[in-house]
Amino acid sequence: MNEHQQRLTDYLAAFIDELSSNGVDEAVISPGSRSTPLALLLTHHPRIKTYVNVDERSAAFFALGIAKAKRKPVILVCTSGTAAANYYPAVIEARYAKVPLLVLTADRPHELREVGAPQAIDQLDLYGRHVKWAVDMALPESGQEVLRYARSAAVRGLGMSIGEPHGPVHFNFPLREPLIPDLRGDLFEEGTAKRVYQGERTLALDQGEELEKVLNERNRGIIICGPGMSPDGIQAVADFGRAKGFPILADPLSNMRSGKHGTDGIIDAYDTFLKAGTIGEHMKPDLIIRFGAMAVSKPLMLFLKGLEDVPQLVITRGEEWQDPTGRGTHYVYAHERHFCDRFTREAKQRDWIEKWIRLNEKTKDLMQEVIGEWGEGKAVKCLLETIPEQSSVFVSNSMPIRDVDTFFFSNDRSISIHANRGANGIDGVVSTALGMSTQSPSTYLLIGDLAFFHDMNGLLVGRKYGLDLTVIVMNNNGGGIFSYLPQAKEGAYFEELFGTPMDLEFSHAAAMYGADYSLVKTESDFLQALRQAEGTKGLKIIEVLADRQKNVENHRKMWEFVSREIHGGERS
Ligand SMILES: Cc1ncc(C[n+]2csc(CCOP(=O)(O)OP(=O)(O)O)c2C)c(N)n1
Ligand SMILES: C=C(O[C@H]1C=C[C@H](C(=O)CCC(=O)O)[C@@H](C(=O)O)[C@@H]1O)C(=O)O
Ligand SMILES: [Mg+2]
Repeated sequence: MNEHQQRLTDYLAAFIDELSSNGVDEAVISPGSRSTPLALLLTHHPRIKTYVNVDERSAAFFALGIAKAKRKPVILVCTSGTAAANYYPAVIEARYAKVPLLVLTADRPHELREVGAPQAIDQLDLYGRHVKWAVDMALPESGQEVLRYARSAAVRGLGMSIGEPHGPVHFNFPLREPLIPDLRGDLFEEGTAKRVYQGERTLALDQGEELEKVLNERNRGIIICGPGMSPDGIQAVADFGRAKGFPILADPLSNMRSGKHGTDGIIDAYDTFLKAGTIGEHMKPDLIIRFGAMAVSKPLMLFLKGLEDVPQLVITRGEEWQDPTGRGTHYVYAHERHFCDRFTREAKQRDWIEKWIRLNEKTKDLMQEVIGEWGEGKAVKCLLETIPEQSSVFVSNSMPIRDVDTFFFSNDRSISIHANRGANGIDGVVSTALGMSTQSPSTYLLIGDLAFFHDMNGLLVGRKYGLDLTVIVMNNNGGGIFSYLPQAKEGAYFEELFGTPMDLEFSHAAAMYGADYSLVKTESDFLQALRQAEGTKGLKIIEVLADRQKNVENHRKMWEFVSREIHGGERS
């Protein structure tokens, strides 16, 4: 091994060893020359599982899906140039959805920067403020000082990535040819690594008095659990709500609508009863306690916006600012569990929470009466009632996540719901779901036709690694969500600019990627296809034909019926 090769190998092996010694054990690599030493050393590492994905945009969303499911950082490696730029959408999603990612971009050495060299772009701070930290690594050098630097940079970036809020960090690696490392010998010295530990924010003892006062003086509180609850915070918040006698309005992505934490007091039909305008003055809360990001439901956000004079406690585990309504009055940076442990008090009455439970149950009864007609809503309801225990459901943005919000009712079956709600993109959804499927025994993807089209080539990694994923494509031939928005009135331009029908049928895509395929037009077809998919390994695509206009009518009929029946009956 010559001196250059020795330097290159020792330096990068130390960096990688530091990450693996701190528990990083998966990497997604896209092919390139400049990234060769990183790719070879990661693949050679005995304790790091590597995937290869040709398309960097898909690779980054795939890594995002793995990291989202594991709640641990995943390494991304690509070569220089637009390869690194293709990571951008997933890096943005990781930033705003608080998912830890370690982005390693290979780069040209300094003498080849800004001089017209091939495949050399400006990669310094390439992702701007969308990463928590970025570093342009030193060129590989020998000597203990430099190896210590490589290890320190690795553990520093890892620490930033797993600090609350979790997020992506960027390591840019200028590398000089020749790029082949020497893989002989024992390269990874487990145990010499530094260690990084992240704790949980608690409340300082002297910070609780005013919160104590706000909480204990009020007995008509509501709790809102948004996306991004910590798994071990769910039980604490469920117990806190029941003890306080406060209803919990649980967004589907809080994962409080399903599980063994107990569904008593979980309110899951608020999007419908708020849309139907059924909340009377006597249901006005005197306190709002909000955990995590803002919920999907726009009617809920508008409801909160209207509660201008009500104290609103916003609890997040890190310093992210989660207050799009601007109505927050107290911001608490603490783990959900510490907040609940500190402020749980037994309520003396339950009539307040009973009012919310009654309205919720009545709304769901009324919804059952009108949801009978086959369409997107019924399909979502069938799916979520049929899939096996412990299933993970990845839901695309646009109407799929809103239909899950409307029709996924609380249960004790431990169905987990996931989505890319950091930036609400319809890109990379297939790849993210496939990344999640590597961590779950039973994974489903509910996606619209435009979003499926947008990331169809993400299916390749599913075929390549024999991943198990059932994709339900709700094909309403365009962007269904726009039919619910004011744009729907722009008749002359609507289909061209917003409906954007593609007239695609996805059986050919299924064949290209070796997926099982079924085309579904009725409820019995759908149930049959789900049963068949449950017993089949690999990629399954169930294409459900739907009608955008009919779906709007179904939803409108339901809202009008609920409103009439509740307004017409006693005010809840
Ligand atoms: C990358 C990206 N491009 C565009 C949008 C804007 N957008 C939001 S929803 C939507 C239509 C989605 O259509 P589809 O996936 O078929 O879902 P549907 O509403 O029909 O259920 C679009 C274009 C976006 N959110 N992300
Ligand atoms: C399509 C885009 O985003 C819009 C999608 C839905 C939002 C909405 O109002 C849905 C209705 C509801 O949930 O009740 C709309 C909004 O928040 O106002 C979003 O802008 C887009 O491309 O921006
Ligand atoms: Mg659609």
